[in-house]
Amino acid sequence: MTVSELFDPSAWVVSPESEGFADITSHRSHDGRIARIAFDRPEVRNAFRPATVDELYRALEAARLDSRVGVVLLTGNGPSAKDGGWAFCSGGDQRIRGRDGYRYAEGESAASIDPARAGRLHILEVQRLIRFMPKVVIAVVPGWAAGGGHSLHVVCDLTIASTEHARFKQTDADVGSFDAGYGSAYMARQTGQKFAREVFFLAREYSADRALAAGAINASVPHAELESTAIEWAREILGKSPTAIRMLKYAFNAVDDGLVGQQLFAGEATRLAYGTDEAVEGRDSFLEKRDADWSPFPWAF
Ligand SMILES: CC(C)(COP(=O)(O)OP(=O)(O)OC[C@H]1O[C@@H](n2cnc3c(N)ncnc32)[C@H](O)[C@@H]1OP(=O)(O)O)[C@@H](O)C(=O)NCCC(=O)NCCSC(=O)CCC(=O)c1ccccc1C(=O)O
Repeated sequence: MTVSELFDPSAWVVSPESEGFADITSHRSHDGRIARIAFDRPEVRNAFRPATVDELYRALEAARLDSRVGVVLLTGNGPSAKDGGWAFCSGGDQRIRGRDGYRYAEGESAASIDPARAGRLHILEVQRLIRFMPKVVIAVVPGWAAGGGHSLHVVCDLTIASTEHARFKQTDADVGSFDAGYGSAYMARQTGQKFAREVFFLAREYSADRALAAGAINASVPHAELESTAIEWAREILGKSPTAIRMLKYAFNAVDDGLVGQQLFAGEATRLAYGTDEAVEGRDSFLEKRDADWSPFPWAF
């Protein structure tokens, strides 16, 4: 079965954690260094329901914990068999939205919602996982990025979009929703306040080229070359020092992420410091119940 018209089966193997996934697909490059995770509900423009978000979280967490993986490509499979439309993701599935969030349902309609299970808005946990994982996450946008799908592209480290089919539209205010975190405030950091406010307040449609001109994405490329370009970018990033990329990601994040951003950056700095003879002397002096000898270590400037 074809995963997606843009998917090159010779480039990927199925990820071990994806057993039983119904709403997304998850693959690894043959050398295990690139993860490709894709929404797989093209008939609803890759809208997510709670089960989709559960699977997405599991796939991203598996990529985070896999020390071979340095780059994650997040995309949407397509096109829709119904009408040929392409999508990255159209946000929360509005058919199963309840008063307390998005509801678990057996089928795909409001009638099949399970009233015993509380509604969820855990796409925000996915946003944090993308933001905080020490690996580069690239949004590969073959079609619509709308609502919560638009927010996901915003929170990714980089965005590459199809010139022909990618469309950006922040519909939150049309449907009584609002991503008041990364989706809006962080977008304003990327593009400036005026454009971000226009995107949210007017909910208009933007092409890849318009988004590129606004600084909202990194590249607009021919549709047929979208995934191969993403793989090229990933390979280029994989040629860099993993520690440097990790520290840079946390440095870029820190200014907007407050104490959590500082904590992540500082945690990595502490890990680096543990590798020095100075830190080893601190540990050993404690274990050997003696005063530490700091004399070999200068007060460097
Ligand atoms: C994406 C569109 C602009 C595409 O338009 P078009 O190409 O004309 O296609 P359509 O004919 O409209 O759609 C084809 C088919 O798909 C169904 N569909 C599309 N999107 C959804 C959806 N989100 N939910 C359910 N179904 C969807 C559509 O009904 C059609 O079905 P048929 O049976 O064939 O008729 C356009 O489709 C569109 O505007 N879609 C809705 C976009 C939207 O408003 N999304 C929800 C925004 S709110 C949100 O995403 C959740 C909130 C959230 O996650 C959040 C909450 C709090 C803080 C942060 C966040 C966060 O954003 O992360």
